[in-house]
Amino acid sequence: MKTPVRVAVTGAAGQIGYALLFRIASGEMLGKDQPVILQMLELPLEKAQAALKGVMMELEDCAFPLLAGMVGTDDARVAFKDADIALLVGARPRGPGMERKDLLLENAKIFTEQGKALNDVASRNVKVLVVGNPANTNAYIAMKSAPSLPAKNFTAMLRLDHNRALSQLAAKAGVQVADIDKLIVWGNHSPTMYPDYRFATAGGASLKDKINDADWNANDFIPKVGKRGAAIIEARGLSSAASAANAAIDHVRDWVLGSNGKWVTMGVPSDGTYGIPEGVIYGVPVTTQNGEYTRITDLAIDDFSRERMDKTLAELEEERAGVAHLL
Ligand SMILES: NC(=O)c1ccc[n+]([C@@H]2O[C@H](COP(=O)([O-])OP(=O)(O)OC[C@H]3O[C@@H](n4cnc5c(N)ncnc54)[C@H](O)[C@@H]3O)[C@@H](O)[C@H]2O)c1
Ligand SMILES: O=C(O)C[C@H](O)C(=O)O
Repeated sequence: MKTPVRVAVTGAAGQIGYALLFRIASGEMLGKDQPVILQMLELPLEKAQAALKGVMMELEDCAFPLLAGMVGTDDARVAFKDADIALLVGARPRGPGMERKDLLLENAKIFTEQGKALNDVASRNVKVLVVGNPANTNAYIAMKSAPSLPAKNFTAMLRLDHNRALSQLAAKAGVQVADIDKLIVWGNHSPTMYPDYRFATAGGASLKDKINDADWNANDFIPKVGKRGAAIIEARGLSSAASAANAAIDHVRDWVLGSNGKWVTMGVPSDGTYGIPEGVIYGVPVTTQNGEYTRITDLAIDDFSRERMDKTLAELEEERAGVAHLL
């Protein structure tokens, strides 16, 4: 039997938490031979703690053979103690009359504190995935608040955008999602993101050549992927949850177990490549192996792409400037 992996999940009693925890406990994220200990964080509010208790009762009732232990708490230092993986899902949603800036500042407080707690008590190799919005900037704040941990281990979720783009592309080209490789979503998890299919292939053949439709790319594909989150909210009255949880599982599974040579998109601190300033958490193409990600470098960036990559970067820089005084 392998040593259990400690997985911390914040916002555990929320929508995404409910779609995520059971799949982690059943081995879908780390493998069917890997026991896990779930360390779940919720707000110190009676309602949130009661809901968390209910989720833990249900986890217990599943009798998952791989679930080696559970902790439910309102204290980040308990939830992150020795954590090998931390999924930061809980965040303050935008309320009536709140400006984007207010949301950024409210969440900055949460992610500063959680970054510090990770810094103090988590495994020195903890892999962090930030899902809570604004995901890229929250990941940046947590990274900056955890100077003793490797900066490269702080990532933001763009996998949902990557998966959304895969399905749109497969439908347009009449190919199977599983056959597509070399797709990218650059930048921020926001409508400014840039889904880039210029290098994408299916069965080795170029999808750009097959589709050959610049108008579809600019006026259908790119905006549809960028605005998909809003379309789900419009349709469901709630933001995406099952697909978000699924993307979180994909992101961590590939990071830990490898992508087998396939390109996947991760929001990672920039190392300066592609003119993205160092430290900005930006969606880039990577492959993963042995628990590490490696950027795909030296891709040609044409004018159309440069303009879009700069636009999403400008938004990230603006968000970063908005929280700079707190870091
Ligand atoms: N990156 C992505 O692709 C993506 C996709 C979907 C949703 N999201 C974001 O994920 C977040 C969670 O979404 P949801 O639908 O689960 O929301 P939700 O409101 O259903 O659940 C969030 C939970 O987090 C808890 N919480 C809030 N602040 C917390 C804190 N400081 N510590 C611990 N727990 C805290 C709340 O009590 C709540 O139970 C939102 O910010 C949402 O916008 C991101
Ligand atoms: O778009 C949102 O606000 C929710 C989430 O980030 C999503 O992409 O589904």
